[in-house]
Amino acid sequence: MEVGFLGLGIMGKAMAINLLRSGFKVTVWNRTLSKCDDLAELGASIGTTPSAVIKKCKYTIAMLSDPEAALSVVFDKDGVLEQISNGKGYIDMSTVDDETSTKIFMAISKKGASFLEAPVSGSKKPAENGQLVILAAGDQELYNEMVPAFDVLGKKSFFLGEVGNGAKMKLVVNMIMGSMMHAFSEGLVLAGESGLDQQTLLDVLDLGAIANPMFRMKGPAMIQQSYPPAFPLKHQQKDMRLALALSDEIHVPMPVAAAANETFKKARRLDMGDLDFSAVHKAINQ
Ligand SMILES: NC(=O)C1=CN([C@@H]2O[C@H](COP(=O)(O)OP(=O)(O)OC[C@H]3O[C@@H](n4cnc5c(N)ncnc54)[C@H](OP(=O)(O)O)[C@@H]3O)[C@@H](O)[C@H]2O)C=CC1
Ligand SMILES: O=CC(=O)O
Repeated sequence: MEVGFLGLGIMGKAMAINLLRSGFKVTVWNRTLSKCDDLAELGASIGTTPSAVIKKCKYTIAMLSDPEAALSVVFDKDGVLEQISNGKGYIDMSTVDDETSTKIFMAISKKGASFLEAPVSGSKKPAENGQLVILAAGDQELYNEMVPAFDVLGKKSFFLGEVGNGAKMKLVVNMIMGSMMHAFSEGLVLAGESGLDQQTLLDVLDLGAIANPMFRMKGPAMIQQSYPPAFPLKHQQKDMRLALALSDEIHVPMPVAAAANETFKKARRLDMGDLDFSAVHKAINQ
């Protein structure tokens, strides 16, 4: 199977490598084109624009930072729309809001092509290990055709129905994750400031009802005030913002997420956007 891949950031690079290693023919494009070189060494072809990739491939996956990037790659000059046509499929795995996804879906449909949104849950390591959770919605036939690729990229994929449902599910999950990370960070700071041993706090948490892989994986580095980026904080704040916008539209109160978002915003102001989202701990500490 031949696939195009647009966006070789932390996630896209790992995902494209997995597809290559599993025998897919992959043509890659990235805004900063030099990031394609590592993939080319592993056997990928390079497309010089999104439209060149779309022209070459029946299926193209995108993994881009945010709504602005997702829209730009589709609608701008040399973008997806210039070459997408009947018989082709476009799969956007970026985390965006349902409005963005719907705009892309409508434009792609007008060209006679098929569209699937398929944001993922899981971070850098799960992406490297093909252990993502895929939250797909849109064209069911395209979903069925993409299952072999999804089986390489993830440990489980869900088909959630109409376009928008994948985006919304992803935002709900990340709103919960961001709020949890915020509460966890407050706990670590409170423990430290009140004279408790933070490692003992981690041990206690890990034995109780709120034990979870995120605390277990991120906690030890956070105690060392080390935040190497797996899920960049700027993307977590984007997801909080988009989840809060969704809640505004349908009048769901989310006081905890709103408060957490304020600290993620503060962290971005303090230049922590490119650190891991666990750096919200550093913002609380300051
Ligand atoms: N990292 C993680 O743990 C996870 C991330 N996600 C989501 O996946 C998506 C990608 O995340 P991640 O790989 O971490 O992000 P990165 O910041 O590492 O990569 C972002 C990618 O988007 C590209 N990009 C940014 N702006 C534009 C633009 N205007 N036009 C074209 N391309 C653009 C970047 O290109 P360039 O190299 O030129 O800057 C890069 O390829 C995000 O939506 C994120 O929320 C989902 C699950 C986990
Ligand atoms: O979107 C981030 C993740 O870890 O999932």
